Amino acid sequence: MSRIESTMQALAAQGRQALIPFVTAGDPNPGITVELMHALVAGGADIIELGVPFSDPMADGPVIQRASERALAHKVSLRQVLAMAAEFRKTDSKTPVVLMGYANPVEAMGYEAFAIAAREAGVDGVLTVDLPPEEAEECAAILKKHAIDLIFLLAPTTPVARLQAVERLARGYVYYVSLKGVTGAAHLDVDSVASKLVELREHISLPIGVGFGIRDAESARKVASVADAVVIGSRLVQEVEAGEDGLAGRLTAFLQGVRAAMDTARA
Ligand SMILES: O=P(O)(O)OC[C@@H](O)[C@@H](O)c1c[nH]c2ccccc12
Repeated sequence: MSRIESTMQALAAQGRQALIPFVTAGDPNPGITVELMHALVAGGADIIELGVPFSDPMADGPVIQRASERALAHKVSLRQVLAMAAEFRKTDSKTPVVLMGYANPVEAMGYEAFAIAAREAGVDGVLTVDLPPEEAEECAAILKKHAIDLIFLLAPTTPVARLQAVERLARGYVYYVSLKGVTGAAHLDVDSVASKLVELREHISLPIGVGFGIRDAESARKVASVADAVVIGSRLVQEVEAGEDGLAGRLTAFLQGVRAAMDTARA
């Protein structure tokens, strides 16, 4: 069983939902990322989404775009992100790490070489925003061979045929994007997410995480009452943007508040 699967199963057995924070690797500099990852775990993260900086992040809003720019100013490459994951893994053997990014850097390395390097680094899953399931057969087969889970995004507009393709290829969990648009949205309609998840669950048997627009304990609590996992990105990246002073502690404290709210959701 993969580290992601066993994490999701253990949470489900306790009636809890996964907290999945996102930060961009190398933001604001490469030296701080591993420390920040541990800070996320200290705050209650169950899985870490580690963003691979990319020059043309079309699904990202301005906050995460700037994070990519800061990391790229330090020339952070996919290889370096893998090295950060490996460094994190030296002292945390438990928390799954998902690389979150765009297909181009992975394709440039080659699926097989990437899968081997990712596995060696202790990476558990990968989500490439711009690799639709119709084009993912080869990638999925290679990642599966190397025990890396391939995670897919679903949107409010995803047609049923694509859901069936995702059901066939996805592993670990599936990520439902709560709204049309880019990361960092200001609002979130939990009722429409709730009814959409009922529909999605007719086709998808894996746990379903929800992200886009979750920015505080209250919105996380609401989403946790209907989904299997809660993804928070831009709000954390804003904290990074606010400066390095006390940053690790601020990330931990913020997530602790979110975690506490999520754990009351089931009461
Ligand atoms: O930033 P938000 O609104 O909290 O949403 C999570 C999101 O940032 C993270 O999962 C993510 C970062 N880059 C992405 C690109 C596509 C989909 C999702 C993502």
